[in-house]
Amino acid sequence: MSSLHLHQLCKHYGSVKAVDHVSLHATAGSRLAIVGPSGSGKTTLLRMIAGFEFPDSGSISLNGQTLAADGRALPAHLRRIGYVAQDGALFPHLTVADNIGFGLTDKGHARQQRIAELVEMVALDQHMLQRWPHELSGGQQQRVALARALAQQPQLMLLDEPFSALDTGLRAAMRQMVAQLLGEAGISAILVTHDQAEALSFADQLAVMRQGRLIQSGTPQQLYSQPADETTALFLGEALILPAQVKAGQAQCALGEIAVNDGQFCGAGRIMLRPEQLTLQAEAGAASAVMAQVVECDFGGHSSLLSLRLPELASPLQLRSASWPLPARGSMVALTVQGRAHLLPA
Ligand SMILES: Nc1ncnc2c1ncn2[C@@H]1O[C@H](COP(=O)(O)OP(=O)(O)OP(=O)(O)O)[C@@H](O)[C@H]1O
Repeated sequence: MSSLHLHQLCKHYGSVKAVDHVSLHATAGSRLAIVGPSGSGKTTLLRMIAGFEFPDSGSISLNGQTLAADGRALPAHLRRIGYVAQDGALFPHLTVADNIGFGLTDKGHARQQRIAELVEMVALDQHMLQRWPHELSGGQQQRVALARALAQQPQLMLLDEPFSALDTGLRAAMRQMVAQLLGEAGISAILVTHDQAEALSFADQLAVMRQGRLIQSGTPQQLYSQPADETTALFLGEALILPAQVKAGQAQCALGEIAVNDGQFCGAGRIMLRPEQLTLQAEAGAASAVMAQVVECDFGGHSSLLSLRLPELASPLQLRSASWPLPARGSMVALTVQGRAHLLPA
């Protein structure tokens, strides 16, 4: 199992700081997801780890071996790092078998046996071995790309948005299969994705990038419940952000008095709640409940977007809720908050 260290990595393209002093540690056997908006430097970071790009400064080491430092870098083919790209990047002029076996040094029967093992690992049918890449579906192509990367017995697997071209159901199934497969083989993985839900479900470590910089890293649960700032909060999911007066670990806000996760701060601040922390009922119930009027209700299947007017807020609060039956427009509902609010930095 391998452990990856990135130290103060920088990469410029002309005046663009694609990666700006990024330091990150991924523990052995972990699944790290790197998320961030388009152009935030995710792919550049991955390509430097793979050895397809070289850092301007900083260092990369894997399992105690230096891959890049002080202007010197180990060539990609000596790194034992697998790379699966968005489109699979299969060789179109080679069959599935030859794509998978491309980097194998085994010959004859041993080669065929290894290819058959790899095909089984990625749950493809053996009868597909003689097909051409264009005769496969998107999901099958990604399985071949994964098998080709696994053939090298990598210490680390880099996944650059490998599921993004697949439809939603297949995407989730592929993600689970890849996570399980890599876990069983003890291979660490780094997934780059735009999709926060994918990152939260795949990863045991999450890193958020913006404008080339690492904004925050930690477990998915930590980042979801305690984001470093408002942009990160909204990037990782829906959030209610409210002004509040905070004192002694309690926030006074439009939803009443709520415990916050910071006992030290005192003064005017902003707090964040995730929608699932709010319970909505037709009647007042708990003493801590705050009454709100339903201004709009946008039906959305398993959850709906409610617009709620609260006496202390100038504009309505937007809340996604799975409550059933849906409250009627104009009706009053009682809101109660579960758990603590997160105090956002000033
Ligand atoms: N080869 C290159 N030449 C010049 N600029 C580049 C090159 N590769 C990346 N960049 C720039 O570096 C920045 C980071 O790009 P990068 O592809 O790493 O971002 P990303 O987060 O992976 O984006 P996306 O999610 O859209 O793939 C962008 O401003 C991009 O335009």
